[in-house]
Amino acid sequence: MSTTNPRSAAFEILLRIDKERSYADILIDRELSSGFLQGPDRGLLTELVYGVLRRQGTLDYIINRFSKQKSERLERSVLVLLRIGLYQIFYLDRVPVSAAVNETVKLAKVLAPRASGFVNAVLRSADRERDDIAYPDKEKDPVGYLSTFYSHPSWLVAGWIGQLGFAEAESLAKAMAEPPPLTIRTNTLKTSREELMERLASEGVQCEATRFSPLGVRIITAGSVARLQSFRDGLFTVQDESSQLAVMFLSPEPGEKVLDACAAPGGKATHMAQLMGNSGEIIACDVIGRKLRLIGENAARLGISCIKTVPLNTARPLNSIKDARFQRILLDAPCSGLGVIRRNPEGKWWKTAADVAELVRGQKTILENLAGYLKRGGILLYATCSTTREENEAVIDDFLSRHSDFVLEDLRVLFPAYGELITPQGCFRGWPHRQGMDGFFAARLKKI
Ligand SMILES: C[S@@+](CC[C@H](N)C(=O)[O-])C[C@H]1O[C@@H](n2cnc3c(N)ncnc32)[C@H](O)[C@@H]1O
Repeated sequence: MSTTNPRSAAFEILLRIDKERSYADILIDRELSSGFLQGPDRGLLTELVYGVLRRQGTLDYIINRFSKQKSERLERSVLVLLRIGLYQIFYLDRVPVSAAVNETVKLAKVLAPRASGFVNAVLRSADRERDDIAYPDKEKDPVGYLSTFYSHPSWLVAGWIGQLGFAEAESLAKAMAEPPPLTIRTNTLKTSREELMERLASEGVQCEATRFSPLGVRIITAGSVARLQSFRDGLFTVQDESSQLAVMFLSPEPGEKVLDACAAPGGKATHMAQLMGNSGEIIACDVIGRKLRLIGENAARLGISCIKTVPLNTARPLNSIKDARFQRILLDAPCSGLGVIRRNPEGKWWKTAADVAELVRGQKTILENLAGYLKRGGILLYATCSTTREENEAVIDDFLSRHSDFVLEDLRVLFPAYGELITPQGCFRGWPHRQGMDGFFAARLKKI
């Protein structure tokens, strides 16, 4: 994009996401690695892009209060400029309101000259009347309130209320609109968590041990961890605490033959390799063959050699795998990602309830197919980073209703120290508003 102006770069990225459904992380990485933005401007770009995407619902609500033309009918470039300006006014304390307005209007004069007066008027009135903006009434319109105040699509919020009740849905909605923590997993093939934390401290990184995962470290200092020598030395990998726990609940052992059915980019495959002491065999498949390269790169950096990658659609018979009988299978299923909308906020605006139903069909097909490749006595862990019941408990209930050769193992019994994370049915559920970790689900199935 070759600009030294972080607001202008954020505008280009947000417009592309809006028009082409591109992914924010890829576009931000590309912009930052072009090297045009320096110092605090790099942080401002990231903050503006993610912040606007997280708060887009609320920002559009505010726009609709102060613009005669509804947000859906505004020219996209004007809408994006207004969102960027309002985000700074309402959510970024470190940018003075005058700077937020002036900089946005300056940008509008170049990018949407005919609308610069309109942009100026909407931003100024929104700031002047910010304390008088009325949101839908909590009691009369709970869905409207949660969706506009915390910026999530109504159908998603309605699902949370149905699942958790209003009070807890409100805590979840609030947590899901905040930036997520940055958590890493110690590579125990090379170091211990204590040694890693000392090493990080020597590199100027403030961090703390995670509460639940024995391998997790939460990074407190801002900034990328990929620049650290400890990262290049393969001492850790970036992975949320909930994903770390899922693999722990599968607990693969040294020497076993394991299938990772949906493996790219390899976060969980490399974790399994650690638990297996880099022995045995992990067959890591992904339907998108080019993504398998990422697993290879991660494994090489972490010093792992027991993973074999195979491009494969695991919803179909695994004919291309020789001797396809496994002691453990991980099905980290393709899902809606509605548990990780803090990280990928653009996704929540694209997805619909119909997409969830379509994903469920795929999840059931893959699970059904894999069941035949597990040895008797073997364990299959079904996991998603979704909060919906449909993609989680309902998939497991449906599977068990047709498979008397499988039982659901109660994780409270197997991992009593983790009771707080386990549902009454015995499955793992992590929640941003309860434990600060990503929304995640895992069920441990045993073939009898
Ligand atoms: C949730 S991600 C996996 C994340 C990975 N387990 C990790 O921890 O890094 C789901 C993956 O499943 C892959 N996938 C989707 N459908 C598939 C199928 N039918 N067969 C194999 N892989 C599939 C996607 O390409 C995607 O990489």
